[in-house]
Amino acid sequence: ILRGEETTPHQRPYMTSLQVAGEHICGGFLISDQWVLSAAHCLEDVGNETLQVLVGAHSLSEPERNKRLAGVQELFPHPNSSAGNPHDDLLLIQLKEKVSINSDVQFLAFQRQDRDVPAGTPCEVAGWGIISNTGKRPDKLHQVELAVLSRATCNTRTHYDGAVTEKLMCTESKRKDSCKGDSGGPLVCNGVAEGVVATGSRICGNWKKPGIYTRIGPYVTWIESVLAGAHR
Ligand SMILES: CC(C)CC(=O)Nc1cccc(-c2cccc(CN)c2)c1
Repeated sequence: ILRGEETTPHQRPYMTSLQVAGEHICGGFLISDQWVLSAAHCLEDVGNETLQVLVGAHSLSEPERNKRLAGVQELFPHPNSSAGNPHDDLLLIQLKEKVSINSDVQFLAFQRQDRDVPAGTPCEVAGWGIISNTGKRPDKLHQVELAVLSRATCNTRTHYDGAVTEKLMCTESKRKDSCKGDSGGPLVCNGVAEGVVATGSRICGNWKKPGIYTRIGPYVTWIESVLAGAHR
């Protein structure tokens, strides 16, 4: 998160840190007590090492009352997701056990209607991604408020030149922006998850490269089918 602020501890109890060998690689968020929504691209950093999901955390390093490292039962990347392509960049993670819900561990509702968030709407994104373009990694959760940018503006030649489909949405990125390590986290507008941080351009904080987010509305059928079809 560039040019945001440290979150008040445990005020975003749905936030998860996807970890490999104890290292934060991506964001994600609880959509139920056994399921996390994140970005498929996050698996590119995993290889055959064990992925774990940290819930109930504010600090990545300090002991905290309701902090738990959950194991992964099964991974469901969107079937049309693939390396290098920004489309369908979603990942559902089934946890080995149901996490106990408490003041620091809650799930977040996601938008079920396939309807664009109006341009200008203030939304928030949080994560343990880098907080400077020199790659400084925070120990504590950070957040930033970003306004939704119209798809028309986001698709101009200077921006993404038509690459932003109706299944993606953009936010302004002038100085404040999501960045490396924030992928998979939720874009929260009016208390509801409307999008999931996608990598888009690897440039952060430059107004010409707005933040790109996978809209959740268009994927509700897929999400429901995975949650219904999986066992255990
Ligand atoms: C100078 C460094 C910051 C270059 C770099 O490593 N960028 C990088 C790498 C991977 C993902 C991302 C990334 C993720 C989520 C959102 C965004 C942009 N809103 C970028 C950005």
